[in-house]
Amino acid sequence: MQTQSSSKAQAAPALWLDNISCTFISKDDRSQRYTAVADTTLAIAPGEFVSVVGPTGCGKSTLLNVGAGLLTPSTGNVRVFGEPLEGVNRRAGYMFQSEALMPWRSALQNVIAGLQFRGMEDGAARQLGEEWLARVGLQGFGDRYPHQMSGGMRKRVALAQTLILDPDIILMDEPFSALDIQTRQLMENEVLELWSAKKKAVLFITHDLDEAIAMSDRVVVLSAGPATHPIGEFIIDLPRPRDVAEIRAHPRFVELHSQIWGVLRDEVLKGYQQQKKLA
Ligand SMILES: Nc1ncnc2c1ncn2[C@@H]1O[C@H](COP(=O)(O)OP(=O)(O)OP(=O)(O)O)[C@@H](O)[C@H]1O
Repeated sequence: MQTQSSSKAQAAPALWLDNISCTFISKDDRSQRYTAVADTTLAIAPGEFVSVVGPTGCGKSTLLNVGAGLLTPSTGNVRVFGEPLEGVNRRAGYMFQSEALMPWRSALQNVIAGLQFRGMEDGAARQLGEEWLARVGLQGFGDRYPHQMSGGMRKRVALAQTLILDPDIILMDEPFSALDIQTRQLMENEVLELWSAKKKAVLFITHDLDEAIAMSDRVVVLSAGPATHPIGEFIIDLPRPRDVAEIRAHPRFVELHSQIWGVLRDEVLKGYQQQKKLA
């Protein structure tokens, strides 16, 4: 595995996936097993922004679900700030690729749903909700329902909905892949700005290498499946604050892109061949 060393002093990782393997049993034929992830160790330090890239279908979401406590690994351990994870990861907030908004709730009601679930008094929740709507550029849009908003606006609501709970770990699974490139870059910059203010640990799943490099402190490359595992790890030593569009022209970005793509390319081709066989 290609690795660059980091001089960062190591406290207990915010999230530590320790030697994780995930084997699924086929619903149709219970004798058939598929090992999606094998022997994968991944530690994310408090405040660190880590992206995981890999070919389509390799096991990225599986790993994220393990970190979220939504999927119990077949073998291996998960630790959250040094403590073994049992059940759902309550120190983590999630943002997934698919829409997670409740269509019957307004933007504000969606943003404050988690606060209400935690029992916060309505007036305080609404006030915090309005603050978060303003923070994600949606001041005055609190009464709109999801069907009355653009895809980018809905993503902003989802972002506020996640961050309002002030999670110590943020798990994002290709959150902006459905957006057009301009909206996507605006959202990426917004996420970076919000992240730099609070410096929470982020696990960001993407198959877009440019996005991974532009946003992260570290990029981990996964092999094609089955038995996906990390095959490369790169420290992204680009200056911050970053503008995700401008940083792409930085000579170091170009250099890192070429190094990482050198590792990822063969896996993408393997993943593509497998998808063709399955089609
Ligand atoms: N619950 C499950 N039961 C059976 N197989 C599963 C299950 N969840 C995932 N898999 C399989 O595990 C592999 C990895 O899936 P996963 O969704 O983690 O990949 P991914 O890298 O996130 O994919 P993509 O890039 O397309 O989002 C796939 O082959 C998938 O079909």
